[in-house]
Amino acid sequence: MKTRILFVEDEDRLRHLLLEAAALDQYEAEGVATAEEALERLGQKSFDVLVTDIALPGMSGLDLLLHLERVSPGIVTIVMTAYGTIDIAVEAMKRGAIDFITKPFQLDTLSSAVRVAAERAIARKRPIVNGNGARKTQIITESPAMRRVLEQVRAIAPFNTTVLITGETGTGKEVIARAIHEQSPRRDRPFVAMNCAAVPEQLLEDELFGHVKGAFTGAHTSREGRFEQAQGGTLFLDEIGDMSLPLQAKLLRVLQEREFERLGSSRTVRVDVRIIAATSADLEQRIANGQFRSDLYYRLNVVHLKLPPLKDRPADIRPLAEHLLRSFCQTTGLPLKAISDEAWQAIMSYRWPGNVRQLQNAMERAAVLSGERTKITLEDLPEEVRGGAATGISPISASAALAEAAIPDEGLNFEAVVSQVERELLLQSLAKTNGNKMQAAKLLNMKRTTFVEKLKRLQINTEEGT
Ligand SMILES: Nc1ncnc2c1ncn2[C@@H]1O[C@H](COP(=O)(O)OP(=O)(O)OP(=O)(O)O)[C@@H](O)[C@H]1O
Repeated sequence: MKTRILFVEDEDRLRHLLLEAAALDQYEAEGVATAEEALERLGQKSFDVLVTDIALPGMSGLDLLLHLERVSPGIVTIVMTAYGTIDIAVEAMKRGAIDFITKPFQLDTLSSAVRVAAERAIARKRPIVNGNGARKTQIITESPAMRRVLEQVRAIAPFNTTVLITGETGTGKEVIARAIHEQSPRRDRPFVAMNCAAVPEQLLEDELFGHVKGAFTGAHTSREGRFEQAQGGTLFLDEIGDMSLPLQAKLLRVLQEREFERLGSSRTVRVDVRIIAATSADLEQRIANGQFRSDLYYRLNVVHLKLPPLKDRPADIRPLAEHLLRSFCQTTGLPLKAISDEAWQAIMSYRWPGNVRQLQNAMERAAVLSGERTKITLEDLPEEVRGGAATGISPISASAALAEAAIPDEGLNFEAVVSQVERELLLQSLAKTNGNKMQAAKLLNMKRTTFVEKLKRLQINTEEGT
């Protein structure tokens, strides 16, 4: 069956172009101009892949992501935006998007991203082998920091203790949660995952606790929530920092008393569920701001596993890249591939703000772009990753050089470091001002014309006209 794609893009010309490109690639594609129309269409028909713009006339593309878990579970999402800012990309990934394309883009870039998404959609439809089945969660690591985490996992898995896992988006929190479940006596019972940031707040309570018939308008039947689905097993609550205060109170009660009521019901349900919570937010900061209950924090924080960002465990980058590339080629029937020295240099010096998930995506995209070739070259890597090899200096070393005002013994490439810092400042000010060049220039005490010239020189793509 053909892969079904829905494009959400308000600009008519681009939408038609996307549809034509998808037809050429033999996909079955439809296009709509707003997020509202997309939700309506997703309710009527099932799609495998959603490609959405972020800036849309009504509901934004980022908010559209919040409805997908309910309306179209399992759909694989790519977002497009005019500004390649890290903040938006990270937020989109937090809400479940697998990839991020910066406008303007070559149709080739889109085409390879869509192909990766289509492969992912097919993989998601394969039955998951649970618990002690044949396919165990594989954790690839060679770094001392992650090895220590794995030792902790082994030590705590057999007990029912609540676990808190913290780490940036894409660092592998869910993988670790699955590993705990698989090494625990609950391994033959369900592992249920819920991303609390991927559902609108008012629906999250229903998702977690379920409801009885007539609990609210539209509740035609009773429905069990994730707590009941996980009975006897493990419930993984991702992005717990985004939960509202009233829901936090309800969660605290389940943790303390192991019981709750479904929405609209007075009957108490008792559950035996191990809770593993995860967050990429700074919970202590949230407590200080009054956004997170400290009593809940202490309840969750019985065992705390901290996953370092990928850039802080460079020993993991190579084995992970090789593993992710190999497994993608194997499942899609592409030839196995090696990575050129130049490409390695770029991969090792990039800072991977989207961590392992971003690395996985870059590897899958490179596998698709390189087609039947058996070597991944620098050109097959995403533009932002290629930067490291071109200048021979990474953003990390650029900011480190500045922060410590130190020049390494082997010296540095002055022009490259300065350009890198300039680039970061320009992108940051664009992000801060939602892409308004006039305001962004002002933030940097610069004339608009100078700002635009610098954008051009550093090849930063932005939308015209602001
Ligand atoms: N050590 C690892 N070995 C193999 N695969 C990994 C490892 N760490 C992460 N991955 C892969 O990277 C991707 C992202 O991992 P995961 O979903 O666990 O991250 P996360 O921290 O839960 O992200 P988020 O906070 O955004 O939900 C997954 O596809 C996962 O399989």
